[in-house]
Amino acid sequence: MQSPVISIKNLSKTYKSGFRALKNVNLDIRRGEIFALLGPNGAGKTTLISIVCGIVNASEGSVVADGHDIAAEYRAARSKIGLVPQELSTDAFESVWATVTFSRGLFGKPPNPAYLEKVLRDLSLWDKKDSKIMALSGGMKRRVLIAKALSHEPQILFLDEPTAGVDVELRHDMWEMVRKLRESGVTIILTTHYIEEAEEMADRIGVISKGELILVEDKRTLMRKLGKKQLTVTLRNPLDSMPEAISDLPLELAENGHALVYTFDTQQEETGIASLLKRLGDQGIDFKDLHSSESSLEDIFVSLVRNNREGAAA
Ligand SMILES: Nc1ncnc2c1ncn2[C@@H]1O[C@H](COP(=O)(O)OP(=O)(O)OP(=O)(O)O)[C@@H](O)[C@H]1O
Repeated sequence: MQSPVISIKNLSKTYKSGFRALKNVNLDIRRGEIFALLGPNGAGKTTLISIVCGIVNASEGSVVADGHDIAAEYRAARSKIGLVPQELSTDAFESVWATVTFSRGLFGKPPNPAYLEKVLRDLSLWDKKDSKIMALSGGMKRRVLIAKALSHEPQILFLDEPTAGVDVELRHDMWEMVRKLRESGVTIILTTHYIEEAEEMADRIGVISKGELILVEDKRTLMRKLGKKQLTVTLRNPLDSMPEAISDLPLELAENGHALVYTFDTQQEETGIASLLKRLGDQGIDFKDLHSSESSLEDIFVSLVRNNREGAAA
């Protein structure tokens, strides 16, 4: 197997306040993947990204980016990484072109106007290249952040909440752009509150909760392993309560007694639906509709984080 593009070992961070924001995080990022880091507010996502990008120092542990230790060989490691932060802190009076040219220069890269033109064109920013940043819309400013992060041709791109507060159209444009970048060989690590975003984009998912990386899994495996399916049986005649004879089944009464919801595991070979329907028939419970649904990554995420909280409290 190829060596990881980023290797994080036994990483911990205690802030000066004494707060332990990261606890012994171990994570390898594979070359060319899209990795989504999910976690509730304050879980430690930004701290982790900031350490990998050399903005915050680790208290313990190490980070190696494309063969370079982020502490011992900061410049070499950092030049491999592009970071799209949550907010723009560029000089508002600069033009788009001046900003991206300057960003590239910061990494000691020789000028390459053709490359920067391609970046701006890919981000639909080319016709704004002479506009001042302050004259751009919020969505355009986001694109400038990405252009800046890509200006020095990084192999690894971090996107911290790339689509927070952007409209649906721009979100889809960004997803498209991230996919194109991956096709060109860039490894992408994104943090997001939009679980839909991770579900749509990621190859692998990491879940962080209270400074601990509680799970890292291939997205498809995760959804198969932890996903549940539900079958909603819409009844012809509503029920006041769950009949005793079927109370042993994983059933819940819903919609004011107009429906029964049956939950089953996607991993089990037998869904039990045939026997459910037979037992409903035996009880004279008629139904007029059946409809099944699958749990989303959101359901899985919520239950993982809830379990972690309860586990920590116990
Ligand atoms: N400089 C600091 N000093 C002390 N505590 C800090 C500092 N920076 C962050 N923290 C704390 O560390 C924890 C993790 O913060 P972090 O910003 O990494 O979380 P996050 O997962 O990115 O959250 P969000 O989704 O809200 O951005 C929070 O409880 C935060 O208050």
